[in-house]
Amino acid sequence: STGPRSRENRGASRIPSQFSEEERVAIKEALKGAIQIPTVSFSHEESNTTALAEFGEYIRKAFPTVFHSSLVQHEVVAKYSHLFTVQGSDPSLQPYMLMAHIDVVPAPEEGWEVPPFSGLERNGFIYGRGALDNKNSVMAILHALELLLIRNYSPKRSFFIALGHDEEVSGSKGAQKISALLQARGVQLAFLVDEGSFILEGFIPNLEKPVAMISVTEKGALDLMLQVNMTPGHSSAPPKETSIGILSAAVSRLEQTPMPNMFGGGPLKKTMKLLANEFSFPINIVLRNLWLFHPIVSRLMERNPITNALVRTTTALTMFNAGVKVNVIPPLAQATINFRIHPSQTVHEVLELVKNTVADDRVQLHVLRSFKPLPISPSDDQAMGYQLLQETIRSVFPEVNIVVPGICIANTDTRHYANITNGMYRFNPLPLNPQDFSGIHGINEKVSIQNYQNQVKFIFEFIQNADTYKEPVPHLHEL
Ligand SMILES: CC/C=C\C/C=C\C/C=C\C/C=C\C/C=C\C/C=C\CCC(=O)O
Ligand SMILES: N[C@@H](Cc1ccccc1)C(=O)O
Ligand SMILES: [Zn+2]
Ligand SMILES: [Zn+2]
Repeated sequence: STGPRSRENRGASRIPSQFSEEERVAIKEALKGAIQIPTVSFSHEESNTTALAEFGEYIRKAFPTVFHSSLVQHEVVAKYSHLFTVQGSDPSLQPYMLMAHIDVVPAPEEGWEVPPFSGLERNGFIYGRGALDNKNSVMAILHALELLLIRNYSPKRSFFIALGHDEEVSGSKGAQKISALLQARGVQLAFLVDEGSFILEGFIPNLEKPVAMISVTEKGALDLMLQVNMTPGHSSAPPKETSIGILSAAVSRLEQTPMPNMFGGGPLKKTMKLLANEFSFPINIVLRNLWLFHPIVSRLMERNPITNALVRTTTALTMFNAGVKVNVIPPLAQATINFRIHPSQTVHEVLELVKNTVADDRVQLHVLRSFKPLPISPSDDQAMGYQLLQETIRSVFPEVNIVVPGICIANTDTRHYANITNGMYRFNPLPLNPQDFSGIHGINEKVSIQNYQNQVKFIFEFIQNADTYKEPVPHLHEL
């Protein structure tokens, strides 16, 4: 049969992803420097703008070839975000976009083996806030482009690099403005690649080989504030129920009543089919026959917090405030709940379920913010973005046997670009184990130097693969 892409036609212009020792050192040192700039987003109102501005200066110095190339147009958007337009030689090819964010979540020093903004190297790892979320991607994208341009590579297909500065607090300043700018210019992307998933190691029991998961959708979100008002008074003669008692019972019911398991629908069916081949008997049979074993598998998925997050809308009680003084009946109690909505559910459905569970009209519900889950991007053999990722994974990570579509359980800047592409892929080309995962937004976030250098290599290869991509020839049915 006719292969989707022909490797013969790559031509002599292909540049091998071999980096000198000097370049490899420069790659890791550049990442350390990036981590040392504390580009923290504290809240919607507060971020370290001094650091964000410094970061802009830093990338100019670290990547002189990118900034001086006549092929690259650089724009600062909303003061601290960056948009690069890399001009391809063939305007008939639809452009794509690589994304990352330069801001990080706060990092109190307690518990860290090294200070979180030191960027220190220990035992082959670079430590610090942003090492995996997401300065690795910011620096790897720019470094790969720098190295390609140094080698006089001139892309055929145009592409954009979008680096947001407020992803950790919603992206409404950075990514949203970049998206508006691209829309005003009439840009439609073939696809985009953002953070959001990894090459997973050790997340699935009994599975030895790493699995590359490309997230083709992303959960929605609902931030809900629950509030109970009561008349204050003297605590010596308390009413039967206080605002605190009523509210805590309501939030406890919500925590004890998980949202329904949605395992049956959505993109995980295909994921399981593909994963089945990786297991031996009897798990392979179970995963291949979900029509029969669906109840067992969906219950197994609930066992740990990460796989549980893949099968349902999650309910996280994150803030709780009440009371003014030890001897005063509290007038007001407030709690905030962060729901992450499964792609098979809507914001409205979640709200209805919440109302049914709370079932107490003394508890007021206030929607602070919500957005719906993202559409499912294609992962079939016509899907250019997915196929390019898969092809590049296969060549750069030969130890990865299998590439599967997945759900991003967190949120990314991707959703701001839903108007300009149907191909939204979230994938960080790095191995991740459960311990690495705990460093993201946690303590001792770190990246292995070897893995980081491979991330640069991946992007270096990916950009070239995007230039040689051949539209798949539709298969003719064999007689
Ligand atoms: C069906 C497959 C079974 C098991 C798969 C196991 C785990 C896969 C799920 C996710 C784990 C990996 C990481 C993704 C989550 C968060 C990090 C990514 C983006 C963060 C966004 C941000 O905070 O900036
Ligand atoms: N990316 C972060 C912050 C965020 C939350 C919700 C929406 C947008 C961004 C998260 O998923 O927690
Ligand atoms: Zn992130
Ligand atoms: Zn984050």
